[in-house]
Amino acid sequence: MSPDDPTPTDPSDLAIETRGLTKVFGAQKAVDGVDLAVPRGSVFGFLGPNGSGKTTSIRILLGLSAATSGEVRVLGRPVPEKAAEVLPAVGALVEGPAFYPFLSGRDNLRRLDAADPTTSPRTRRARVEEALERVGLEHAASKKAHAYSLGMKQRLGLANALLSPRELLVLDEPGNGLDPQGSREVRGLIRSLAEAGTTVFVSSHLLWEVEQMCSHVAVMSAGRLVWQGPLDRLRAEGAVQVRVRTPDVAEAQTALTALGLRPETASPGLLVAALGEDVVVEQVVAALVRADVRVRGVEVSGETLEDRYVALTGEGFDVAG
Ligand SMILES: Nc1ncnc2c1ncn2[C@@H]1O[C@H](COP(=O)(O)OP(=O)(O)OP(=O)(O)O)[C@@H](O)[C@H]1O
Repeated sequence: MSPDDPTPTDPSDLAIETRGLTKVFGAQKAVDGVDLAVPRGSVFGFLGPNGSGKTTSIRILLGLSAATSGEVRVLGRPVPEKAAEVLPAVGALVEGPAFYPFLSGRDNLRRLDAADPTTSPRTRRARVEEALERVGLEHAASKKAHAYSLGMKQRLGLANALLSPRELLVLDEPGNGLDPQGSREVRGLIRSLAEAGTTVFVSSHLLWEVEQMCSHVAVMSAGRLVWQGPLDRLRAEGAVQVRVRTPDVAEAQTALTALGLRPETASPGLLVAALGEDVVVEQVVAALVRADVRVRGVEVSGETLEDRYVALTGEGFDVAG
């Protein structure tokens, strides 16, 4: 295999990998045989309805809770065995971050930074100010934490995760408690961190939120992993038909047939073809361009991403167990 041709399942390309991850509470399997594969460099959305097992899985990834069975590797090393080595490279925001209520946001961060033996006291002040600024909390930094709104606490939790440069960020519902403007800012922040090379594993129960910031997604339902892969593939799987408007019908027909599709002329200048599992719309457009077909329009019809998500999770208004 050439270096230009890495196998996507190569373990060294994975920031998080689990095999058969299971957590049982009493008679309930909160997490049931989950095999996660989170590629390095991805913004990976961990999506699922309330109670589907996201927080439980995240707590295990961070060594905060023990799995009943299964294996976990974070940044290539086994957790919890090597947690002490791995966790300094991992920034985390988990449900309800605990802060000292009578300290200011800034002083809380300074304490948390001081508790990390890998950080330098000399640069602490600058690091704390930078983290506060990145999450838009610089003006509220002197306020006592008990006076913070849920959204402000969430931002402070995120600032804590950003105190040091991290290879991996694990964020449990970072949009919780934020107003629309705040959650937009957090999505922008996550995208910019990812552009700078950090892998971000982020849970959410909101499809539209995942859609706006993630490159990859894993879908959980009642403790089970029901789908994972690039978000574009999830979207493409729901696409069932492509409609191409072109004056070059014959050439377009040849190009689509070469892809293995069976295009039909629906009306003059309009070709329609069913998309198979192996052919996605991007390939159709690329083939038409390669064949110098003049394209006036391409439409895809079929399930929306939301239809796919509901089909996978069977989500109604019920909350799992
Ligand atoms: N400590 C616990 N003891 C008993 N049951 C638990 C415990 N923690 C979680 N559960 C149960 O495990 C299941 C999965 O919960 P979990 O919090 O992981 O889901 P989630 O997907 O993170 O949901 P949410 O989006 O509501 O946070 C739920 O049915 C929950 O009631």
